[in-house]
Amino acid sequence: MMIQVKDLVKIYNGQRVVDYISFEVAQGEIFGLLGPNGAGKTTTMEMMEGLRTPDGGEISIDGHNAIRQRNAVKERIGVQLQSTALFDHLTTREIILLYGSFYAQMRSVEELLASFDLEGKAKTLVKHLSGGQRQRLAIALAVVHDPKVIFLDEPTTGLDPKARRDLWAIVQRLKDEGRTVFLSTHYMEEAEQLCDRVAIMDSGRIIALDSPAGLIRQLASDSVVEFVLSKPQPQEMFQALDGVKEVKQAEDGATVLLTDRLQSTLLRLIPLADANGWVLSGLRTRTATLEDVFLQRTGKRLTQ
Ligand SMILES: Nc1ncnc2c1ncn2[C@@H]1O[C@H](COP(=O)(O)OP(=O)(O)OP(=O)(O)O)[C@@H](O)[C@H]1O
Repeated sequence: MMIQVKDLVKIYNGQRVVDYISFEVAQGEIFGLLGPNGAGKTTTMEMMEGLRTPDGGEISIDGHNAIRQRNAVKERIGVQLQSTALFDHLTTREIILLYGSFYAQMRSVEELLASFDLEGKAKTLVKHLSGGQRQRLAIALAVVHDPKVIFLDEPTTGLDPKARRDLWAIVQRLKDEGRTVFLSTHYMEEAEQLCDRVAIMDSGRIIALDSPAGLIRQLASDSVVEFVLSKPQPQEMFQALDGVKEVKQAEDGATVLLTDRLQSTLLRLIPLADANGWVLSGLRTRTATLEDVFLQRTGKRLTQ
């Protein structure tokens, strides 16, 4: 295993914001931590990167103890910095050389520029690069020393859809090069489409861990019906409908039915509502997603 985390704990103000989490990541995997703001993703990653000291537990990266052998681990991991933190007044070549100087070994500038579609930009000032080019440069800087593991903390937050897809392609390329990618996100599409395996995190705990397809399979329902009732009704009313596996009441008041027979469920729901004089507002259906895995386990939504 490239990464092994066991019983990791971090306490702030007497509260366990990372609460005995354990997981392993194989070489070449894209592994995602998915969870809402405040779940503990950044704290977890920064302990793995050696930037925060755990209050308990063990972290091993490529066979080295990440808590006690920080220097050995530093050479093996790459951490993406926010592109706003780049030095604007340096050229692309200068900033690559600067970052390379932090490590025992570095890749050639030309190879890095070629591999991140930045050929011809060696002499361009960082402040004159486009948004997409700066984003690619930020990742090039994270791999300047040819690390085996790359950490990306919410890499696409705030990006437009095109920039997000471009970044996904870069992450895929890092994987194709044999690197292990560890990222955090609160976008379920990102976890679903990009990650080989996903740990869903909430309030410092991992509440589910599997491949995206595996997590959705665990729901035992491929579809979701959602609506808001003007007057709440007992869940049993819906539990009995054909196809319904589970009824959840979301925090925001919506009733959520997990079903493996969408059409039958709908065909019985509408007459039931009609006969009882209920108004189903905001009625909608969808194919089950990781958002529904989160909702099923916590009653909360990933994104508001
Ligand atoms: N240095 C700190 N001192 C005190 N509390 C902290 C500190 N850093 C984080 N926390 C708390 O720990 C919890 C987890 O925060 P963390 O940043 O790890 O979450 P996250 O999942 O990365 O969320 P976000 O997406 O908002 O960054 C939060 O309740 C946060 O307020």
